[in-house]
Amino acid sequence: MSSPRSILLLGSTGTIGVNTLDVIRRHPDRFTVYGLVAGRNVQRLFQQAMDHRPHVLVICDADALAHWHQSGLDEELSAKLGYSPQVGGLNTLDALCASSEVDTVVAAIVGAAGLKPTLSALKAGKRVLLANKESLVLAGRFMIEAAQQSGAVLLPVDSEHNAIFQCLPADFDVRHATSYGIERLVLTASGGPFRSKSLDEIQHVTPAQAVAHPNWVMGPKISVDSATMANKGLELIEALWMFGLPPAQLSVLIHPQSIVHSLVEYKDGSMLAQLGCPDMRTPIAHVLGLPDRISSGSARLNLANIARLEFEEPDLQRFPMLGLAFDALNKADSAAPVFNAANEVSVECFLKGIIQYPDIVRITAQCLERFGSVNIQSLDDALDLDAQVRVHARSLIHPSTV
Ligand SMILES: NC(=O)C1=CN([C@@H]2O[C@H](COP(=O)(O)OP(=O)(O)OC[C@H]3O[C@@H](n4cnc5c(N)ncnc54)[C@H](OP(=O)(O)O)[C@@H]3O)[C@@H](O)[C@H]2O)C=CC1
Ligand SMILES: CC(=O)[C@@H](O)[C@H](O)COP(=O)(O)O
Ligand SMILES: [Mn+2]
Repeated sequence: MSSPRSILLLGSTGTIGVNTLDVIRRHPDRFTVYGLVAGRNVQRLFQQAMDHRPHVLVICDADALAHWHQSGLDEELSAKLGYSPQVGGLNTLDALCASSEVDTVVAAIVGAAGLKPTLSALKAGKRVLLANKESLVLAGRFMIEAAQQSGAVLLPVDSEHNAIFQCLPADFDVRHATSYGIERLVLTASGGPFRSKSLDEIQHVTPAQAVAHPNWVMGPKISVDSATMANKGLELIEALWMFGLPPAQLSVLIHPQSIVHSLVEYKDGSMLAQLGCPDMRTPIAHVLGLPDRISSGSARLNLANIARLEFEEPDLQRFPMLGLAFDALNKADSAAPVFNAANEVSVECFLKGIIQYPDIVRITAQCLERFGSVNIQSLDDALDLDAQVRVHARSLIHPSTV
């Protein structure tokens, strides 16, 4: 076997980060952890550093970094490891993503905060395993261009996109997406915790109810996105950029069991699907191990025990965020960043108890109405739009702050 791949893990302290380290731990001959990047969870980061012995740690949150230094964690970690890892802040992150010591970057920071480091890795020609779907929704054109210019390889971690990737021809190239006889891509969706609640009940759900996903254990933001189905909307836009097919060839199908992770329908009538237990270690192991198949720790799927797989069309009255996303898909450069930013602000405020669940769609719709047709020519335009939408969304929540 060739020398181990050197991994930089962005968002190591999150759900995807923890699952990635679990897979890596099973294959010490294949992978070494060069760097771990956290937001503010220094306790978990410290333990991960003990377990995986990285060369570099980044703590993006300035207060958390100051706390790390002030509480003597540098000295404590060095004493325990027998060497001193570099510990830096957000200002060190872009250079780290481009470092020649790094072979593979796992992009698992949540939200638009993941864009800059992921883009740095793509510009530097790294192998990028992408969980952070929001970065593609905000700046998909510029990420794909960066990858094509540098020769970076962009591989999907998101379970649906990973499933589609596994069902595409081995020589699939996004630049020639329409030449493979693909009829459409079908993204499956669980329907989240509110699939069967009455429309009246849904008006009054709490953050605790919204994060209680029926099948997946995930961070709070994506869990709320699954409840509203904004997650599937973000995934439609993610698929548009990642697989290069037009909006009319992208569809969503509710599948409450989350066993069929997505499908590719071909012109001859064949539908290819990837199945597995709902465990993110499977897609993570798939892209980490490529071209080899490696063990992930996931349980085996027992179809006889499962017995029934169900499918239904999504109801856009129940899931209006999905309807907004389908509209945004047709204006992916301009409306998709608005959808993403408004959703991020609204979900953050919903989780903090500042707004109610129905306000998420109200605020997103109002932002799309105001900003959904802005002309985007450059990455700076997209970032400006993202910033403006956040200010506007907050003004709709706290009118007195503007
Ligand atoms: N969880 C899942 O199964 C799936 C997740 N994804 C995508 O993967 C991404 C991560 O999701 P998930 O792991 O669930 O999220 P979590 O909330 O569990 O973890 C988020 C991670 O991002 C870090 N982070 C948050 N804000 C910042 C910031 N401003 N700067 C730097 N780091 C930051 C957090 O650090 P800290 O905790 O230290 O503050 C943490 O490491 C999301 O984009 C999500 O959509 C995609 C498919 C499946
Ligand atoms: C695990 C994963 O990829 C999530 O994005 C998942 O798809 C969320 O479940 P929903 O299908 O409910 O959005
Ligand atoms: Mn997904």
